[in-house]
Amino acid sequence: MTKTIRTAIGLMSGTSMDGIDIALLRTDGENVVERGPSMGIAYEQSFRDRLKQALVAARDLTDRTARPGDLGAVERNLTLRHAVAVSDFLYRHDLSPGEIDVIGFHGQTVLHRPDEALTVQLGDGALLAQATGIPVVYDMRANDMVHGGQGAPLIPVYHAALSASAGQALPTVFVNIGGISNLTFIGRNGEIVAYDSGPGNTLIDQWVEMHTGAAYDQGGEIASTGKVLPSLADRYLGSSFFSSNQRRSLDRNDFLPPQKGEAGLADGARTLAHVTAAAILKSAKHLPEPPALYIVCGGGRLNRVIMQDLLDLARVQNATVIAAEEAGFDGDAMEAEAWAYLAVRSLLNRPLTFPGTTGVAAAVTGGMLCMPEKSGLLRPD
Ligand SMILES: Nc1ncnc2c1ncn2[C@@H]1O[C@H](COP(=O)(O)OP(=O)(O)OP(=O)(O)O)[C@@H](O)[C@H]1O
Ligand SMILES: CC(=O)N[C@H]1[C@@H]2OC[C@@H](O2)[C@@H](O)[C@@H]1O[C@H](C)C(=O)O
Repeated sequence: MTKTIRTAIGLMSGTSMDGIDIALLRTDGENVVERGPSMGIAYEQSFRDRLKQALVAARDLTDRTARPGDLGAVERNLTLRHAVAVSDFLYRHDLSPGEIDVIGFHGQTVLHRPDEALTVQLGDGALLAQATGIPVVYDMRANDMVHGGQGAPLIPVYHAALSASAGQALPTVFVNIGGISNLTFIGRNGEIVAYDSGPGNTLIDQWVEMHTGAAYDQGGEIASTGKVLPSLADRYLGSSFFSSNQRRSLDRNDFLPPQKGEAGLADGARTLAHVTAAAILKSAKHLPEPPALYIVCGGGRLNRVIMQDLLDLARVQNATVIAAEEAGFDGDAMEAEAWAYLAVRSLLNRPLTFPGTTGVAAAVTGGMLCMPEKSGLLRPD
């Protein structure tokens, strides 16, 4: 029997808070994965600042549905920005809302406390469904936590489908270097072991922004002129996170950037790039077997210093490091593709997370479905 192929759009606003990634995917929710077009829409600085304020406002939340202060307005604005992104994307690719079966909407994580089973994503699924006229699946982390999981990472099941659809040799390992980095190992029998591996770009971004106002270290240019400060690097790499077998997921604020006076701009950027690479290799020690190949996606693969350090550190372990594109994938669109894939799986009531990914007691599905009652494009204030 042939399975139904659905057309889905995935929307990701990640921990870097740099913008919205959007991608089209056609999938049966299993191993049929046909990647479509994608695009990124950057937030302007003032909205990034507003999101950073939202992190502060969310810090003391104990109820994941509460939206004190500016949080409600930010959530509405963020959601309508996603609606505009969908509208622009459809227009650009000559698609109509009726051709899209579902949108997978991540929203913006503003708080993640796995130890307290608390994760908060800003993003109003009902509003997005109303604004786009397309069914929306959102809030995909919560059900995992209800069942004892850490609510992240969710992308591994998509990595496995992508790998299977590409006929990759197993085992294989994906590394996502976003704001936080995470690792997915897919074993010979398709078994998945995955977890967050440490700080990705978030420390470098904050460090560079505090010194220069720039959002990130483009290409690793700043880092390339600095030197690694061993004591600073050791402070991060000595974190108990790396030796814990319990902790699988991280909050953006679990690792904080150095104080401004602790290093010069270039040495700080160089050290933090090294920390990003070394953290991945350190966390990889918890995988079932040493990887022979790391496939790197996420914005961190565009930082040449991170990539060179990863290559050098992996070489010592006889492993190779390649960017997602070298394996035929799209390193910028992968998370958005994953949210499209997860939305289809959610519609099918298929598991999103597994004991080997989030530590959930048994594989569970997740996500809330919102059907559009009436359509009509709303715009952010
Ligand atoms: N050309 C570039 N050179 C260096 N770094 C870059 C470049 N482009 C993007 N980045 C880095 O990648 C980050 C964005 O990466 P990405 O979009 O994968 O993260 P995210 O999805 O927000 O995070 P997460 O995966 O943690 O949710 C930027 O904040 C920046 O640090
Ligand atoms: C709580 C949350 O939003 N976590 C993100 C974050 O960014 C990277 C890493 O930490 C990962 O655990 C997760 O996102 C990816 C896309 C995931 O869930 O697979």
